Amino acid sequence: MPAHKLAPDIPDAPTDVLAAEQAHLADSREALRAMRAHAQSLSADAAGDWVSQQILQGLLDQRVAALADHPDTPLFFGRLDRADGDDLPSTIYVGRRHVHDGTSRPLVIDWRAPVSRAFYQASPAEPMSVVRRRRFGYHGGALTAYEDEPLAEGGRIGPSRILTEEIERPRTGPMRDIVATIQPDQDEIVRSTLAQTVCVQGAPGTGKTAVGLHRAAYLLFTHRERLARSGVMIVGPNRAFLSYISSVLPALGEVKVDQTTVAGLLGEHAAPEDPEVAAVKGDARMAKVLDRALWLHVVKPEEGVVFTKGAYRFRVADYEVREIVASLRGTTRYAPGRAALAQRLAHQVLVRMEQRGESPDDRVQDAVARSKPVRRLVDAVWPKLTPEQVLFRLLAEPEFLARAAKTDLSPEEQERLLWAKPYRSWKSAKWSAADAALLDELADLMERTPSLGHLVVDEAQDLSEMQLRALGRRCRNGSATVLGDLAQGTTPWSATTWEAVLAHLGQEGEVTELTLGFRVPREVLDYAARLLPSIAPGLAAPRSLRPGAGSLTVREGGEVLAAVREALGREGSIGVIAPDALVAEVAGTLAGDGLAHAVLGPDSAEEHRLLVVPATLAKGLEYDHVIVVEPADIVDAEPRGLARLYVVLTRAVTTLTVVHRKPLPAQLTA
Ligand SMILES: Nc1ncnc2c1ncn2[C@@H]1O[C@H](COP(=O)(O)OP(=O)(O)OP(=O)(O)O)[C@@H](O)[C@H]1O
Repeated sequence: MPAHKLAPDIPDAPTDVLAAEQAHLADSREALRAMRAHAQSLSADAAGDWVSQQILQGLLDQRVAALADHPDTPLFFGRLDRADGDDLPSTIYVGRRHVHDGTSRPLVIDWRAPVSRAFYQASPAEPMSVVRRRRFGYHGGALTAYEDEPLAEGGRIGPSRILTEEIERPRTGPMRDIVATIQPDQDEIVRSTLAQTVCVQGAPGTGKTAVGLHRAAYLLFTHRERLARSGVMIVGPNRAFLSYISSVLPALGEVKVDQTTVAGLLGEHAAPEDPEVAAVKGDARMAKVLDRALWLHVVKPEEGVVFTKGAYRFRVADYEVREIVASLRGTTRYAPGRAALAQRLAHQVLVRMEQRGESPDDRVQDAVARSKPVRRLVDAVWPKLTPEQVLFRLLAEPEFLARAAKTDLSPEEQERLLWAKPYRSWKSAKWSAADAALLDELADLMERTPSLGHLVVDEAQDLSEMQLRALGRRCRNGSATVLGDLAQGTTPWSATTWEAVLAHLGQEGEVTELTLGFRVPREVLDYAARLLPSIAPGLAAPRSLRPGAGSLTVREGGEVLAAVREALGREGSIGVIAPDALVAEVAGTLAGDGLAHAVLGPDSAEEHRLLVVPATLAKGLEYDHVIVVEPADIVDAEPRGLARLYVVLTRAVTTLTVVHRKPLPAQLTA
């Protein structure tokens, strides 16, 4: 058991140690203030011209903002005392950022620096030159406790109370960072190299989301310049989830990371669609169909070009045009191919001009490429197209679909794809979420999609193959962190293996597993795990760090109101998770009883202690007290309803109350 000292309540706390650490905190704060004052005193006037001045001023402002001290956020949370033997300092304080004094002596070292790694990884078996690790406990911004772990030979370390207190702390508001308590297996993932794509399978509450966000912060610190150019992006399941995680990266000093949803990335199309149709549209076989559909628009040229200049006519014969088109097909994307066709035709005209003794230059070639006869031919042979035009034809014209699908889709699948009632034109078409991925694939066949430096994809098990391809395009010159849980797959096209997910993403990567839960009490997790044999038979039952005896209550015929009132008597957030169809009724019941609450919507960043949450929006979120209403209805509402129930049952941090009138699903009572 580590030494754990709390002052002033514990009489034997050596307050001199605590006082010395508090003094170091005060010194570090003072030094940070001085660093900020210095940054504020720098002037952008030194820059030569006005534009450079503006750019420099922007950078200086950013630096000043980054050096702000947030009194409630601990400046450091750990200390390493190191054995001599290298030229590193013998004492290191690990915190959220570097702080140094006037002589450049480091007072606090960023948690992401290589030397800080030992704070997360050192153990008596492998002390990494550390003789003692000290963890600090804070109350508000005040340093109130410390805990020592001896790592020198023969040292024994037990469970950390500071970690336990951290994970037991009631949840209020948005997700917090876990920088002070990252666990060794999580740290391995956080610090894996930029070139490496990692895929993390993890049971509910094992910290996948937290790890993904910390990895983004780590990579930005380690490859600042490169990633500032290419960019890092976080992709999550919906806006409610994004707003829940939105403060983590800013708390780690990283404000320039885009956080978005697949819809935010591919287009907010949401026309309702039969899941069976969406499943065909999401299948990777569609990639071939779209490729053919696009290139079917390039037709065999039957005519040549005649370009008239003054009294002369320059002719490119039909067979020459055919040769040019044939040589371009398959070697270029669609849009540059079109431009190249015009240029190649113009070049042939120029060759004829030269044969006549003229000496035309590049400008003439451009003018010929833009001339009417060339444009007319290009439009006829290699027409200008948008993704919407191509997809419209595919979903509206059975013969065109059949030509594009060949044997890749069965006649039944083709039948399913066609709109039952076609729209009048591509302009009036209403696209679905699955269409968005198809449009994106077509857009990439036309023009290359730029790649980011790194992509973090959360809840990746729910993405269709075509959506994964779309995300893969956005990291094809970079790498990815892929996070998810096969047991929480709730879409009809949910992944069954991570290898397949990586293949569709176009990334080679290792699959690792996080197995220890930090959220859900053991009793609740064991209860939810009864569903696992039915939804993901290959996965081992999850383990929880938190015993949580008495955390589970199942009430047949129970009242939601009574459960809510009970929860209101305790500390922390409350989520009443109901089948989507019952949300209004549940909210009405609460309102009828005068209980202030909010209803979580797909786009809402509702912050309220008492929230009514539709079951389909609960993924990724957590509440201290969860009340699950009518599990049987949650299961019956969708094809993968049991997986949805598993998600819903695993949102609780402290207590889970299940209230039901209908019989519980058999898998839960078995
Ligand atoms: N090392 C840690 N120290 C303290 N808290 C942690 C740690 N790891 C995870 N947590 C906490 O556990 C909770 C669950 O983490 P997170 O949401 O990242 O899990 P997840 O694996 O993404 O869960 P789910 O699959 O259910 O979405 C969060 O409150 C997170 O802050």
